[in-house]
Amino acid sequence: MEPLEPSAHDGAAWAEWGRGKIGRRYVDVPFLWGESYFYRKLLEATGYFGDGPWRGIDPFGPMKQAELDGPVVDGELAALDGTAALPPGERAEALLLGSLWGNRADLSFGVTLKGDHERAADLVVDDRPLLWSLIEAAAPGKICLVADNAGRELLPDLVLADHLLACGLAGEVVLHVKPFPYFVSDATPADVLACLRRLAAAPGRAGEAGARLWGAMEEGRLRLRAHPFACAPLPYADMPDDLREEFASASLTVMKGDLNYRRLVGDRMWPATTPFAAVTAYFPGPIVALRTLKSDALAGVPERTLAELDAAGRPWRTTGTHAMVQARP
Ligand SMILES: O=P(O)(O)OC[C@H]1O[C@](O)(CO)[C@@H](O)[C@@H]1O
Repeated sequence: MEPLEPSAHDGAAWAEWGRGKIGRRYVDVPFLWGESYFYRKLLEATGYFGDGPWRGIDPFGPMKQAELDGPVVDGELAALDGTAALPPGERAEALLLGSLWGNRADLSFGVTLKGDHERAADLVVDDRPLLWSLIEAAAPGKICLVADNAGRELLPDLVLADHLLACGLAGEVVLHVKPFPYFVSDATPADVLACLRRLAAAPGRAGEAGARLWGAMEEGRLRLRAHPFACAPLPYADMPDDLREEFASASLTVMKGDLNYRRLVGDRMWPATTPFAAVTAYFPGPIVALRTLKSDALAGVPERTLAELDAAGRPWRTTGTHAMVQARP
């Protein structure tokens, strides 16, 4: 792997992060570092940070937009109307599961509504009661929602944020996204705006949520952060002081997705029964991970669950068939 161009705005940071790694082969450096650097080099290759005409153009933008414009999203947003008839507790669970399984991005509110029980059965850790008790105890608190993918994951994340704000469970939601395109589909500020427009233009409950979210943004109750650390090749244990203070000031931080989970637990192959609380003890406040399983980094799985899953003889750690809601007060 070659160094960045000398003019790179973040050359000093990458020189530091890349000490002992630049010049080596991709397969010989830690996976998290290699993947992050790959996306940084890709943006260099497309001129994203350059002075030319491609400056600031998201190379994955057309794919993201096609997904957002597609009929699948129409169906998912329409399915939101079905949640209106549910009792409040069930509605909240449906929205939470929508956000969780949105990380797999091949399920929807509709599926969630039809199959709550099946979806819940695929949770290898289910700390939903603890999640709601943390939120209720601090209501109306400040919730940091660390987003993962744009489009079909970010839409249900935003709908969940709207629910928390509209029900008085959160006084403020701070949505953390990536400052620039990363891991193909990761959400950037531009993707948040695209999703808000998509929601606001939709009929029914989705449109109502979109209108409320624009209002919340105008009033500062929904805020956006795109911290450079979000695209750094580092685990959260190495987060800078300002980010640490931000998470410390939140009543709850919700981490979405597989990559955030890997960074949260140090991207290590822990024995899967290692307590989640021990692995995340450094994190400066209550935390919940909402993640479908796409990699081997795993902690806090009960012994019995682990034995049952392994005995079934099917791959479950990396295929996105299983998920977790994992909380630490
Ligand atoms: O979008 P998510 O849930 O963060 O998943 C990203 C995951 O996909 C991969 O890029 C490939 O599986 C992993 O390296 C990464 O953890």
